[in-house]
Amino acid sequence: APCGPRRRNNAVHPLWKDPASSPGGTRPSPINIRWRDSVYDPRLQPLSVSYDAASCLHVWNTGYLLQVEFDDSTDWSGISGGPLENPYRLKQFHFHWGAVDEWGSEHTVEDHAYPAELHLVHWNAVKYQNYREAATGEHGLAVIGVFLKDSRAALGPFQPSCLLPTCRDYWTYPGSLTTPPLSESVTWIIYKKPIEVAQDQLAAFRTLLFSALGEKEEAMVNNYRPLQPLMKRKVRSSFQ
Ligand SMILES: NS(=O)(=O)NCC1=CS(=O)(=O)c2ccccc21
Ligand SMILES: [Zn+2]
Repeated sequence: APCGPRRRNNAVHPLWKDPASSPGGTRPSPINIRWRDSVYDPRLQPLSVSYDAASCLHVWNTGYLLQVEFDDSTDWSGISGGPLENPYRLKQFHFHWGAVDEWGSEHTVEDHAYPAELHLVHWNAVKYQNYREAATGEHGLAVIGVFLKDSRAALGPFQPSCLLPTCRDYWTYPGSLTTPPLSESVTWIIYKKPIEVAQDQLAAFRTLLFSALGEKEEAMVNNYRPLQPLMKRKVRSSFQ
């Protein structure tokens, strides 16, 4: 076996090998979160999260992610408070994961990658009429990032609220989508503590396919964007 940790970079999806996939943005995501780049902001409120499983529509394979869609025609499921100036409605959640437990998350903490990362995507229903408009508008989206780590315990059913860690400490920073259109419209809210998922849950993600029916089978793994530079940004923490 090669000496030292197996690097995650050589596992990156072809989507990210194309130079067009790194447009000259000023606030790209994901980033490596480092204690020394972040500052505690006592003005940050707790994030208020209220999800109603009844607004869950369907689960599907987008060809790059496993995604769960929600009915965002009402404000049944959404978030407010924290760094947000308006309430945001839940539109979908999805996961990013690796081929092995050593990597898979999009964000890293002090260069540590988790096996997977959950993203709950919300849009600003006060400022915008719909999700599509919000996705490319200023203060359009708020994405909650939750790290997944391997353990004996199994993930609860896909009720979004049980997908959040009990400890609600988070980091927040201005960033972008990590999938095309890579819009720089996202307020990222990353929980400090991971949730625990059973090994067979991670294994189940890795049985999904990038390839369509009739195509040569290609396992859906390593569907994460490589780390991007912090540039001139500050990461704020809700905790000391
Ligand atoms: N990882 S991420 O959360 O930055 N982006 C996921 C995503 C996949 S998408 O193309 O459905 C889409 C449309 C609009 C907003 C987000 C997305
Ligand atoms: Zn994502």
